[in-house]
Amino acid sequence: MTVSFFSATDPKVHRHLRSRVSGAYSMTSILAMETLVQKVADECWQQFGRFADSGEPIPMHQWANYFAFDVVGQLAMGGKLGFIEQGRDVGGIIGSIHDGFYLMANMGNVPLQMFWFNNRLAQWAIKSFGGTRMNAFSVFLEWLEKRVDERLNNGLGDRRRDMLQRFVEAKDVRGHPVKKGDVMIEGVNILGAGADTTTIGILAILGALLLHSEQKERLQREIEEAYQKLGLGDGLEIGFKEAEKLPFLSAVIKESTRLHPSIQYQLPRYVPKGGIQIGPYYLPVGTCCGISPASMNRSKDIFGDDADEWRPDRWIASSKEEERAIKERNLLLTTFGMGNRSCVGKNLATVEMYKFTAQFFRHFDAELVNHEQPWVTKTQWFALQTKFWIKVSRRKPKTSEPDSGNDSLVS
Ligand code: HEM
Repeated sequence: MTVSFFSATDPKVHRHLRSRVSGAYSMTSILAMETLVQKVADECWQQFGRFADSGEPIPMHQWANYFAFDVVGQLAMGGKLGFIEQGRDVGGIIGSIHDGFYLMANMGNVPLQMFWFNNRLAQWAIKSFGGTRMNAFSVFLEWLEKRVDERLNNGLGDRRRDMLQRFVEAKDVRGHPVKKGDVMIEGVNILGAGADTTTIGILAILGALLLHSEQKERLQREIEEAYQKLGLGDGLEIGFKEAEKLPFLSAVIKESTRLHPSIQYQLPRYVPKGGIQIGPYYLPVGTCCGISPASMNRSKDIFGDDADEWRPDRWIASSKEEERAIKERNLLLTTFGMGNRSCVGKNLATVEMYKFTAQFFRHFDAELVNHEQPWVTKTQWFALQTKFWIKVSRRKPKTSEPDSGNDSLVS
């Protein structure tokens, strides 16, 4: 496979590689595929309904992961991977990605880094003696290759234009069609960068709400009202465009992901020619420096003395002056990074988090299984929550018929 924009360090190469696929990540493109996201969500609610009926607790750290991985599969791999349908890590793909991050995060501290694994001898040993767990990623790559071959040979057919199609249609620097390896690297990129990160966001939101039941009920009232106003009866779900208009939902999402950003290690950059002055510090050319979204998002200078508290109302303005202050704070929020390497998948993640939260709390009530230790966070670049168990029960929200506005004429 070729180089990906995720790992490209040359700014020119990065710009080219990112710009040729950035259209696939635009909000317009994501919203054109919203029904594919909804399909995954519908399947998820069905499965959660079964948990509610049996009273069995849900390992949300796994199910939120299944949701995010299936969405990425639907949008970027030409079909869901089947995690939700089967309720398990199909083919050990998720496990192998987690193992990969564990390995990379640790090898980053070892001299020669990944050389110890990326040489022929090590690769041969892994293939020969590594067992299914070590080879799960190869199994996934073979699966991905088949999907890409299928699309390259058979075209889109009667399918909706998805991200995979956009990756297939991208051009190289000389304007020639990209090769299979280029298409595959985009799939790997999106799977590595786009599923666990969104999972963490969803769990951060659920966790904060389940620890603050009054605020959870406030959110449920807001969601319920929206469903009623929009006349959404059985089987009709709120779409992203409607959900993003809900002020408390928006505040909850922003605040929860502020306190628990998916990526918490430093985002490293090399200082360019000429060096750089940052406050009182001069950093010469080539210095590797970075900032952690977790520290930036909890800065008291930016968010005030209660920066460590979960307080969604900090994002709801009650005056013009507050509105201005919120806009400024928003610019300094580092959850999705900053600058030209900031998150290309922000739109997709945002759509997923809004839809998941609004629809989940519309259908279900939930409580944490263990209030003393609701979850355990394991950080290996991504700060993934584990042991996050909840119990759900079905809600019976009032549904209303769409307001026809002509009742009096009928009588
Ligand atoms: C809540 C969810 C997410 C969060 C918090 C998040 C966060 C971030 C952050 C902080 C960066 C910047 C890294 C840096 O500056 O070095 C980043 C980059 C990136 N993200 Fe996300 N991300 C999320 C979801 C996604 C999704 C859904 C995708 C793909 C569909 C994605 C794909 C990427 C890629 C490819 C990059 C590299 C961009 C580049 O180097 O130009 N992310 N993300």
